[in-house]
Amino acid sequence: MVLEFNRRFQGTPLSSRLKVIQGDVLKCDLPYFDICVANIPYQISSPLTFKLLSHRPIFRCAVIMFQHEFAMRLVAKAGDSLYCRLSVNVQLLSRVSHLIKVGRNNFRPPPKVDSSVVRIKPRKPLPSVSFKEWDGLVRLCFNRKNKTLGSIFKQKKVLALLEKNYKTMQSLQLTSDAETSEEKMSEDDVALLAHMVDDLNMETSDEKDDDEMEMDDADIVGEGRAFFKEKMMGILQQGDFAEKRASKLSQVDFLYLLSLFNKTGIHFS
Ligand SMILES: C[S@@+](CC[C@H](N)C(=O)[O-])C[C@H]1O[C@@H](n2cnc3c(N)ncnc32)[C@H](O)[C@@H]1O
Repeated sequence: MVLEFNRRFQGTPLSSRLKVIQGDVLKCDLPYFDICVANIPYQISSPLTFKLLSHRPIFRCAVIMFQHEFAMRLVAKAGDSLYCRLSVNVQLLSRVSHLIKVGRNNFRPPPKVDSSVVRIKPRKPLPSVSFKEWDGLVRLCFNRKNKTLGSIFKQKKVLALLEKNYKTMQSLQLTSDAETSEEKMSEDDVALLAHMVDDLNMETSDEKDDDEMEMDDADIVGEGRAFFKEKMMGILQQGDFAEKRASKLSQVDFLYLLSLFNKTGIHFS
């Protein structure tokens, strides 16, 4: 259920200023709002956060109660143990502050988890970046957030994927103008967020046990692949990123890294 409180009709009875919208907040079209105050069911924390951040015109401020651990991920900074893809993505689009912890014993009966109230203020203007590109890079880096970027970008699957993207982009022969316009974050682009966040909710895992392995020279098929690997390593070294880990990189670091890749024709979407 969504309650819309309209300030334009100040002085009129509360009942005529309140509109009740009954339905699933994730499915309904939200009305214009500038402030959102919500005590939400915690299982929709991530999709609701990104739905709000993709709503236009963008709101001024949201004050929302989340499960404590989710809230700590939202506000985590580079270097904090809870810093993750959720932190980076939400903080790309907004400034998030932890307001107050609400312990479980404040409720009767006490729930199983603690809560926290968080303030979210969207950044204005939004950073000029394609969110698909951004999330592609961040997703790769946080798949193994404590590994160095040098070792992440030497993995077979990663190299193969990026080389494929690179060749596709080359074959499309995009002009530099077209590339520039693609890098801007459009409203549609942000709206994609709502569909990209299912796995962001309470992600905790760092190490995945899939079969991704670093590519050694024996794996390199032909000179083209070796050349591409050199190109990748050159970009990482140029920005002094090869020995750094995602868990320690700020939004500014990721934006810089993405710009280095994009300038060299390497794309993540
Ligand atoms: C934590 S309770 C808060 C209730 C009330 N707002 C309060 O502060 O006391 C969350 C409420 O959201 C409702 N809810 C659950 N999923 C929802 C959804 N997808 N869309 C809208 N409301 C939902 C639940 O029925 C529940 O009443």
